[in-house]
Formats: sequence, structure tokens, C-alpha cells
Amino acid sequence: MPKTPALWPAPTASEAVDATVHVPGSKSVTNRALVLAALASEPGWLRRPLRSRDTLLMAEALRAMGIEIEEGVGPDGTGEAWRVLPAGLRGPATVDVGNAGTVMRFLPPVAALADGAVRFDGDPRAYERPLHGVIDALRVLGARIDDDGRGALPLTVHGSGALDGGPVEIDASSSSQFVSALLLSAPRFNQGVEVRHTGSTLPSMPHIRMTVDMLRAVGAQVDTPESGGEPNVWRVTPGALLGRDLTIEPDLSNAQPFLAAALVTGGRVLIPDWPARTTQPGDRLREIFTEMGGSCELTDYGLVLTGSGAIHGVDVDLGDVGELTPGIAAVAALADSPSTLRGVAHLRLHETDRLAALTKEINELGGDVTETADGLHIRPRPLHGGTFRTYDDHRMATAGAIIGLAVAGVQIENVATTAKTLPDFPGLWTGMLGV
Ligand SMILES: O=C(O)C1=C[C@@H](OP(=O)(O)O)[C@@H](O)[C@H](O)C1
Ligand SMILES: C=C(OP(=O)(O)O)C(=O)O
Repeated sequence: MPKTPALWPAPTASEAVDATVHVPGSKSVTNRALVLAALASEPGWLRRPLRSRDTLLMAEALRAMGIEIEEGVGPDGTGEAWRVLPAGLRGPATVDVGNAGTVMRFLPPVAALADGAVRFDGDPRAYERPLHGVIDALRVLGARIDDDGRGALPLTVHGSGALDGGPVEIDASSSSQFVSALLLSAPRFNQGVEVRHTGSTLPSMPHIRMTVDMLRAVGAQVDTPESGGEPNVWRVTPGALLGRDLTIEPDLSNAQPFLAAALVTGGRVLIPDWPARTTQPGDRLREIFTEMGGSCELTDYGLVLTGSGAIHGVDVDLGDVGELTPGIAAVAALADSPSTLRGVAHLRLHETDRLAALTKEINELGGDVTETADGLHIRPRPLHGGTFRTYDDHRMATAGAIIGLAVAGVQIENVATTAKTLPDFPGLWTGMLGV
């Protein structure tokens, strides 16, 4: 593969886009499927897994704890498929979480089940991302963890081969992944788990539903607020998990920049295999991008978004779908009216402080964005070219590419950071544009 330059000239669209874009598998589904397959009592398959930095880090970490993961083609010889062979989890092991929230939060509970010490380390930014919900809860549930007292990486989980489990209270207002992490491993805790969220807000509910659905699909019994349980309480009963043959859905959040291209250029983009029913937050794009001026049609082939040529501002609470914020902010900066994006204070603790980064980078191109306590006000202005910094954040890079479609001379710094969740974004982008 040719080396990507440090500054990537984002291509402008000289005409309306008309393209079909095959988007690789979902990060969130792939990493949950890997964890559940590793904890199962029989082998399983993942078909069409995402092969990106975050998912390869997850696979490598599970291997380090004794799980065999064979990367190859599926049982019927079509497409990429990974076979996961569960085994006794063991230390000593070292896990590099990179800057993957799913790896740093989902794996300490798995490590608590291992026989031996598992050390967790990662990128400098990973030291700043909240992990206290997982560390404190695991201690209450019976685990021994050494950390430096900040409630963050680096840390060592001293697994003893089993964990008591039981009831625990956490404040997951800084990340839904605290809840998902405890639920995913809970069927293997001696008493299962009862997680009670005590904070005032809880972001990314669709991702918690994804965790619950995927647990149930491998045979776990899960009680949720939505299934008649108490508000903010989830219970998982101990029990063996099945090995499944699971086809991973395309990553709908990574479909966002391509759909945005149809909206911004007044063109048409088809994303094949868009699921008819899904817990992925990206499914909300059908509604949000319709409000912003597009029209969406979900057919047997996938999702088609057609732009009208007009882009409208929105006033929207993105608390459930925070990872869509950078892409929506980019489209909003090109709209014909102002936007207010709400409910996303927790984005300050994502790959970078996304509210600060979007404000600074859009304003450096001539924009008028202000941060609020829980989001952004975006007043569209004529933008000009310049460097768009990404702060090692894949979604900053794709946001910059969206703006570059309409603004000449935008140069994206470190576009290679998109490899966190999307292999070869520049190739897919130029392929869509036919340049
Ligand atoms: O569980 C998951 O797969 C995710 C949950 C969300 O995390 P937060 O609740 O921390 O925002 C989301 O932003 C992240 O991209 C993926
Ligand atoms: C917040 C994100 O990732 P992570 O899983 O690292 O939290 C994201 O992908 O937008």
C-alpha cells in the first residue's frame, strides 16, 4: 500500500456523487462478538469481521490470554471469517489497548476470569480516558487490581480463575462502555451480575442494547429496564454461552461520511447490506440526514441516500448516538441555517476532546462554532482551505474529509488515523468520488 502523506489533500467534489460504497464490518459488533466467542463453551465463527486497529488489538489481547483466533475464509469458502476457539483464560499476559474504548473497558472483566496477572497499557490518550467505573466495580465484585489510584490505565488485573460477581453500583455517565463491559463477561461470574447505574445521565443507550441483544443471542439470560425490570438496572444470570456463526453488519457510523457526501454534493450513495433492524447508533442517520435535507430509502440492496442540493441545520440531542457528532458537525458547518448539537458532554473524553477539536478546526477554516456545556452551536459561514488537525481521532479525519468535498484546499493531518476503525478510508473515499 502506498504511504499516506502526513497532510492529505481532501478531494473536492466537482460534481454530484453517484456511488455504491461497501462499508466494512462494525467495530462495536466485531469486538463484542470476539469477547463473547472467547467466553463461550464451544468454538464460534465471525464472518465479515472488521479488520482495523481496534479489532486487531482485541483479537491480539484475547490471544495473549490463551484464546485461539484463526483468521481465514469461512466454512463455505466465501469471504473473510475468523474462527474463535475458546480455552482456559490465563496470565501472565500483556494487553495493548491502543486507544480503543472497547478494548480498555471490555477486557479487564475478562482478565478477572483468567488464571494469572494481566497487565493493561495503551496510547497516551488511553491514560486519560475514564475507566473508574470498570475498576471500582470489578473490585466490588471480587477482583484484585493494581493501578496508580487515578481510576485509569495502566493497570494490572490479578485474575484468580474465577470472579464472585453479584450486585454493583456504578456511575456510567462518562461512558456506556462501563455497563457493557460488566454485562459481557457476567455469564461467567459465579453469581452473574446486577449492575445499577446511579449517575444522572447515561450516554449511548443503543450500544447497551447491542450488548444485551448479543448476549441473548449466545444464550445468556439478561433482564433489562426495557424488559420490565427496574430503571437503570441490568441483571445477567450465570450460565454457559453458545458458540455462534455470526455475520457482522457493516459499520453504520463509518457509513456516515459516505452518506454525508451524497447530502453535501446533492448526489446519491448506496450502502449495501444496511440491516433492516439493528442496534447500531448509525441507523439514526436515516432520520437526522433526512432532517438535514436528504431523503433515505431502505431497500433489499441497502440504504440509498439522495441529496436535494440543500443542507439544513438541525437542533438535535445526540446523547444516544454520540459517535455521530463529528460527521454531523461537519455537515452542519456547510448548511443553510444554524445547528445546535446537544447531549454530548461525554465526547470531551473520547479519542480526543471532540467538542474542543471540532470547534477549533472548523473555526480555523473560517467557521463560527462555539462550545456549550453539553455540545456545539454551529453557525455556517463561508469556509476556506487550510490544515484540519485530527488529534489521532478517526472521526475528526472523516469530518474534515466531508468539509473538503465543498471547500477547496482542506488538508487533513494524519488521515491514517482512520485505520482505528476503517481500513483504507482514503481509498474508499477517492473510489466513491472516481478520482
Ligand atoms: O460500546 C461501544 O461499542 C461504544 C459505545 C460508545 O461509547 P461511549 O458511551 O463511551 O460514548 C461509542 O461512543 C463508542 O464509539 C462505541
Ligand atoms: C468513541 C469511539 O470509540 P471508542 O470505542 O474508542 O470509545 C468512536 O469510535 O467514536
